[in-house]
Amino acid sequence: MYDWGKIFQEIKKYKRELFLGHLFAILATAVSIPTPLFLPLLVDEVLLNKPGIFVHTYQRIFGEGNPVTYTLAALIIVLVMRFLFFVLNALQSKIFTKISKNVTYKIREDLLNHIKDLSMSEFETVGSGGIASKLITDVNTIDDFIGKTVSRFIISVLTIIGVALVLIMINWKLGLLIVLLNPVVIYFTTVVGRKIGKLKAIENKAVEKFQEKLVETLDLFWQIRASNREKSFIKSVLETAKEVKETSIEFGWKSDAAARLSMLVFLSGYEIFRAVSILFVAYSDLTIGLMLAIFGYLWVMMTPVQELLGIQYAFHSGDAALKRINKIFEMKKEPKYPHILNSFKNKKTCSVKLKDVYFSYDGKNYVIKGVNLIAETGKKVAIVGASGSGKTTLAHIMVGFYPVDKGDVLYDDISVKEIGLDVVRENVSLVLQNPMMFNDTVRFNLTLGKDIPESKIWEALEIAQMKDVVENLPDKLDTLIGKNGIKLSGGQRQRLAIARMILQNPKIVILDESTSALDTHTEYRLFNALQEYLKEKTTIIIAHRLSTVQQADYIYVIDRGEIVEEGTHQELMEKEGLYNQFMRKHFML
Ligand SMILES: Nc1ncnc2c1ncn2[C@@H]1O[C@H](COP(=O)(O)OP(=O)(O)OP(=O)(O)O)[C@@H](O)[C@H]1O
Repeated sequence: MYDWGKIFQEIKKYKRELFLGHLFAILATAVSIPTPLFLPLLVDEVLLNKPGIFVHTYQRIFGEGNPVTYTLAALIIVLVMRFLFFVLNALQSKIFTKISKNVTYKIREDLLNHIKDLSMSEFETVGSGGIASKLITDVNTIDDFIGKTVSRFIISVLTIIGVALVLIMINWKLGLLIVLLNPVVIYFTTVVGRKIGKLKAIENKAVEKFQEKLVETLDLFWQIRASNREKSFIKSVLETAKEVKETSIEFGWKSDAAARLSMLVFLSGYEIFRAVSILFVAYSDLTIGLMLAIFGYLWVMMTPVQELLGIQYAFHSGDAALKRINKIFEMKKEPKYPHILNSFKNKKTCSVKLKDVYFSYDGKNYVIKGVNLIAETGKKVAIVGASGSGKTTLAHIMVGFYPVDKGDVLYDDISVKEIGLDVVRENVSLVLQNPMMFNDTVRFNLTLGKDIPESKIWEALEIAQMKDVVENLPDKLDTLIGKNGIKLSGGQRQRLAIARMILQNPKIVILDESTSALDTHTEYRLFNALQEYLKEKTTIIIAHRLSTVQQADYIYVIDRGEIVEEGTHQELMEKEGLYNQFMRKHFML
């Protein structure tokens, strides 16, 4: 979880940069504060003919001068100081920008690392658009605050303090007045700023809804078009866009008005101050030159005050955004099991066992009820059952997508809790019915970025009965397959997923209706070719074709989350139970 303390700790890690940045900031303030004094001094010393510190210093160094040389000297000094101010400011801004961007990068990195380990059940409940909006919009809102604060806060405070000190030196009564005026403005903005922060949170929430709806609509555009529902979907995206518009208008004008209102309070003070200064010239010993210098200083004070006001608003917005990104950190991670034993090490394959497994998606209704299942080492085990009986859920449980509520999953009699889920997934490959594809090349979809020799890729494609298809693609392995592999047929995608599994070279294979889209002939050839590859691997097949089921060494029949029958094809057919019925119904035996 992130709070401002943690962010501050992150910022503190950049000690060297912080030191240099502040050094430049202090130097910049030091050169900027005396700047407004020089030219107004000439009003008294040159125009009103009352030589003072400036003219005397000039005469000591350069000898007698005239109004032109005095003015020129003051002008050159002021221009040099302004230039120095610019350079120092640019340097400190470079350093502080780097710090703030590094800190927000770290927040994004931590968020992504948390997402990497999210439990699947949590993952299913959030839309990718919602997560994306937190990673983009909310982190940007925080970045805006950090960027403003680390670079401007110190320099603004220093400038205000410096100017206040100079004003006190010029005339302590006027100086004190300005020192007292500032906290009033700052207090006023704190109160308004909180309300503005809330508006920012509402705006970011609306952006999240919009992004979620938009991403889903774009992702499912095919389905939407096929159902001829574009109009209504775009309308509902537009509704969320409208909400963004409305909340943005609300935040936009109110935050702007609030900033201007704060400025108005400041400017009112400024005008009162100027009026009082004129009275000071009229009724006390304040000179016109010093009065002009004071006016100049008030002007200098304007920028840091404005910046502090901006920081206040950015803080409240950032605070609201921080609460929103913490919602991601609040999401449960999948359990992290230690790597105590490794069932797969130095073995070609191993057995799989589900021991009295109970599982529910919602914590209430068991979808899997007391399942005991064994796939002995090197054997082919089939799971059959009606749609919705829990076959896919079992496959997901085996690779640890969902932790079981009761019971255990074991590989060679070692619990996954002692093996570690990452080790299990490294060695057990699950091929889905609807495999996910990346909008990338055939090669990338097979290797997922791993460096695999081309010959191996072709070998895998040959086993998967995909070699001919890929050879005929315009760029062969480098052909782009479109979003979620849209340019390939369902059966081609399934075969690509099988080739991907072969390249992963797992020790155990789980096929979840992975060939459902293939014609019987291609499927037959595929299983023949796979037979050799799977010969020494324990294989679990969630099958829908008689030929595949028949080939299995052992069969489990699942009904409403329970194993109701088990045995070989022969045994089960003879039993004339559910399996027999199922086979007759499905395959018209
Ligand atoms: N992610 C999920 N969240 C909540 N419930 C789920 C989830 N996935 C599946 N279910 C429910 O669990 C039950 C078993 O589903 P499962 O996908 O395991 O069945 P299946 O036997 O593989 O079905 P099919 O043959 O149609 O693929 C179903 O009632 C389904 O509604």
